[in-house]
Amino acid sequence: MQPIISVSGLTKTYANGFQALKRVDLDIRRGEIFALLGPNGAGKTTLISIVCGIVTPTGGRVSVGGHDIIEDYRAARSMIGLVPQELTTDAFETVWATVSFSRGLFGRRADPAHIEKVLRQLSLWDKKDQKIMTLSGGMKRRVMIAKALSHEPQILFLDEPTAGVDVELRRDMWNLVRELRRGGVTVILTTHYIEEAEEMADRVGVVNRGELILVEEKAELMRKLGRKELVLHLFEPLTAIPPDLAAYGLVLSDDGTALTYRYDTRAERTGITSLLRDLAAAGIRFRDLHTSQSSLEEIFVSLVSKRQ
Ligand SMILES: Nc1ncnc2c1ncn2[C@@H]1O[C@H](COP(=O)(O)OP(=O)(O)OP(=O)(O)O)[C@@H](O)[C@H]1O
Repeated sequence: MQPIISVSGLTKTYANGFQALKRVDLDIRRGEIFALLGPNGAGKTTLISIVCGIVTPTGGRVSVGGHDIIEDYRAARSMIGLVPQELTTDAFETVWATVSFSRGLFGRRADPAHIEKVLRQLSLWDKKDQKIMTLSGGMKRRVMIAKALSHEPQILFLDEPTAGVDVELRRDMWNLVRELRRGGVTVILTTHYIEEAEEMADRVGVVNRGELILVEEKAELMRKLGRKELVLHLFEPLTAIPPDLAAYGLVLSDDGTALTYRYDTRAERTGITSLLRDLAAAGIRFRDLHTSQSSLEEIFVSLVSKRQ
């Protein structure tokens, strides 16, 4: 299937000479939820601003639904809804007028039923006649999302959607994203909240210092880069690890009651079976055991720190 967004060799050098993007290649699949992950200043906003036609690229090409973002700007832009990081709405207009007007900007015929659906989805229906300036920060953010959805875009960009929002809005936003995806909308979100990517994304791209250093299925990323730990809680504390078990690289807790074994989930043999056998042979008994897997956060930190 043709990617819905295709980015190739994209570079951006700002007027002050700062290179914010370095030859980025990225295909976004139709209907996926894609999370762009990266530390502050990595280039995430620059990348999405270029795709949305707000920032001009220095080099490379971007097409949206087959339309070049420069030669065929209007067609490309009309497929996109953008929820920017900052709140930018007309304070004196009502919610209804603001959202309806946004639809008009994209040359779409008025459709009150659609605007009503969007406002209801975002719990804004009872606020539709209120002026934007009377709304709370969270409600204003909902209006930004409603504006972005007013023209029924096939692609929705959410730039740091949950930075500084309360738990309820965050939950509503995630539900909305899932609902949009069910309706076939492609969602691209930037975040530095790893748990957001972990919870939401089908695929994850990691941006660091203007480079896209990795693009991977989320599940695959966690499988490939994740390490697991097996922790054994012992019946009797040990003072030292027996020499016969040295090869396993076990770590003994300070109080001697727990042994930790790290293993690679990709390895053909994890070594667990022989470890348990050798523990039994050494007369070490355990009362409990559990395993834990490294989170996307640990994977991300190790990826980014390797590149510093
Ligand atoms: N107009 C500009 N002129 C010069 N440098 C800029 C301009 N806009 C952004 N930058 C720089 O480009 C880099 C990337 O910024 P960008 O906003 O794309 O990062 P980001 O990954 O979205 O970060 P954040 O999570 O903080 O929003 C930053 O170092 C930023 O200071």
